[in-house]
Amino acid sequence: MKTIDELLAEGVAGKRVFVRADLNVPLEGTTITDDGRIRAVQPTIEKLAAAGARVVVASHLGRPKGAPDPAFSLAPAAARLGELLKTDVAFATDTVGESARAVVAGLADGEVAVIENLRFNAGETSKDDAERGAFADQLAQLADVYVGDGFGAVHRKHASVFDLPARLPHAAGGLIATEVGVLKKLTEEVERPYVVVLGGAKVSDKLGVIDHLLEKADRILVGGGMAYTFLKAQGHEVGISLLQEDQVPTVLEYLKRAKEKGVEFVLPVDVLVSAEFPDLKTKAPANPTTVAADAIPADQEGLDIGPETRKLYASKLADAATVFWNGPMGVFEHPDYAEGTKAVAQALVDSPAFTVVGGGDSAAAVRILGFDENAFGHISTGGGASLEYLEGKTLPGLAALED
Ligand SMILES: Nc1ncnc2c1ncn2[C@@H]1O[C@H](COP(=O)(O)OP(=O)(O)O)[C@@H](O)[C@H]1O
Ligand SMILES: O=C(OP(=O)(O)O)[C@H](O)COP(=O)(O)O
Repeated sequence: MKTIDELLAEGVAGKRVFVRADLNVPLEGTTITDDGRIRAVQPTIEKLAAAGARVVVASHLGRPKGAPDPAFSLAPAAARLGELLKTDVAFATDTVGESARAVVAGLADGEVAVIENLRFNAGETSKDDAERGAFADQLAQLADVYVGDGFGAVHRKHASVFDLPARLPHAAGGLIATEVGVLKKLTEEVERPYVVVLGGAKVSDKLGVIDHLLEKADRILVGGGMAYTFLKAQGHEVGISLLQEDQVPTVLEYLKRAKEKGVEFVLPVDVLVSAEFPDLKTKAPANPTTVAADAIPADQEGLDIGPETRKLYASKLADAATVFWNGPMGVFEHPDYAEGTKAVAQALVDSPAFTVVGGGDSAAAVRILGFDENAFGHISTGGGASLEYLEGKTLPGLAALED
């Protein structure tokens, strides 16, 4: 893989450099609640601009359905990037259309532009190679060189991640180099006990990683939206909680294999429930009830781990030598459901273990809840990406950057 420094040594002055970043930041309306992912790619953009490149920054944000949707505009991220860079950042209101072509053509050496959300175009995420390729061809017209630095998306076989680097001279950005450097250590011999904490909402995406973790981890703690498929598999009522019903047989198999292999699976013993998902805008009091994990009312959903589970998980993390954590324990964006995530973060801070926190929301949660970033061994910008890297899978966005 060519490094950014090697690319700079070859000279980028006057060249249009496409930086595939992951600016998928958490938003409340148009307010960015955590800019960690923007700050993470900032050094790469700064280096390129300082070397006289015309920098075209691209990213997805959220999961729009292949067409423009103002709720998922990258405009707030572009504005924040400008503030961080302390310079004007031009913004194209489309991705490969008239606006993008004009904005890129208008860049002077050392200037930076952001183009609109890649996922406003169906070709970006298409499973059809030709459709993705056609979109990558359009993106390729905007640039002379490609720099891959969107670590959080390298596990996606998407046009801007996988197909575009095949069409342009390419290099890996500094963020990808750092992420891979740290995560590689967890694929080698780790200090034990190795405890993995899984939560969050992307249940179907992330359940599969457990297959691999059963070969590697000593203990797996499950919380967040991930927990309810396990509770269901154990025969409990989960009400209207997040559930991946079709995965129940797989989860049962995981629980069986864990027993055979001596891997300790730890599930919530109590949860906070409510009949309604909380209002994340007003943060109006949610007044949840605490119930035993096997007593979730049929008309309610689990939105955080309960107080007994918080204590249990802290104790299960206390003797760890290595910890990997992806996925908040609850809907931490609302204060009534933030305690579970806080308890796990605090347990990691208190632990002498090598701790890695991965994921857009997990990393944001740690900062939003007031923890010092430096109290963790590494905070990865990618959740799904880091999990798949740990699995040893070939990640499309890394494979595409190989020479
Ligand atoms: N019990 C739950 N029910 C619904 N959503 C949940 C629950 N627990 C956590 N979440 C949500 O999970 C989201 C983060 O999930 P995910 O994207 O998988 O994590 P990451 O970005 O760290 O990889 C948060 O927005 C949080 O509100
Ligand atoms: O937020 C992301 O992943 P993460 O929640 O696993 O950290 C990335 O931006 C990838 O987004 P995607 O899961 O919609 O492809």
